[in-house]
Amino acid sequence: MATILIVEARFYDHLNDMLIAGARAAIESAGHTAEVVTVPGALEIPGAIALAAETGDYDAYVAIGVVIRGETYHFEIVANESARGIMALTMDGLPIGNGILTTEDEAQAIRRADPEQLNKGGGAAEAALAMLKLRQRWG
Ligand SMILES: Nc1c(NC[C@H](O)[C@H](O)[C@H](O)CO)[nH]c(=O)[nH]c1=O
Ligand SMILES: CC(=O)[C@@H](O)COP(=O)(O)O
Repeated sequence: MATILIVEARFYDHLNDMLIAGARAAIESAGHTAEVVTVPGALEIPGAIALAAETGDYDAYVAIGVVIRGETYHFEIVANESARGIMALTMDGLPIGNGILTTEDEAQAIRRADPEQLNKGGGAAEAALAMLKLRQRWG
């Protein structure tokens, strides 16, 4: 049994709750344990995963968040840099599923967050578990 840390950027409560429900269900239905830690925004997610990895307490990580386009270039910074940070950690060998939605509007985000619709939280958790399996095989 593995312990999976869900690192969520709590920017939109209702969307995060759906993403976490999907991620938790995927982790628990595979027989693993999920813990959740909350950070302010998506830009803090890679740093939080890096800090958590230093503890040695977790086997894999799921990044959860929602970035909805606003009026300025800030959207690109948050969307691209959070993904870049997660990719850098992935290339260091950490098993991470990226469930940070980057959408044009709230309707797109709802469809993707809802476990009964596109269930991107569940998909990110499954990706983390798949990478954990590879790490256990080759790591
Ligand atoms: N606009 C969104 C943010 N912005 C906040 C940043 O992620 C960060 O917390 C801040 O710049 C302080 O370092 N975060 C999201 O998760 N979603 C957004 O839509
Ligand atoms: C991530 C964003 O684009 C948003 O939260 C910021 O909005 P704005 O560009 O209108 O300041």
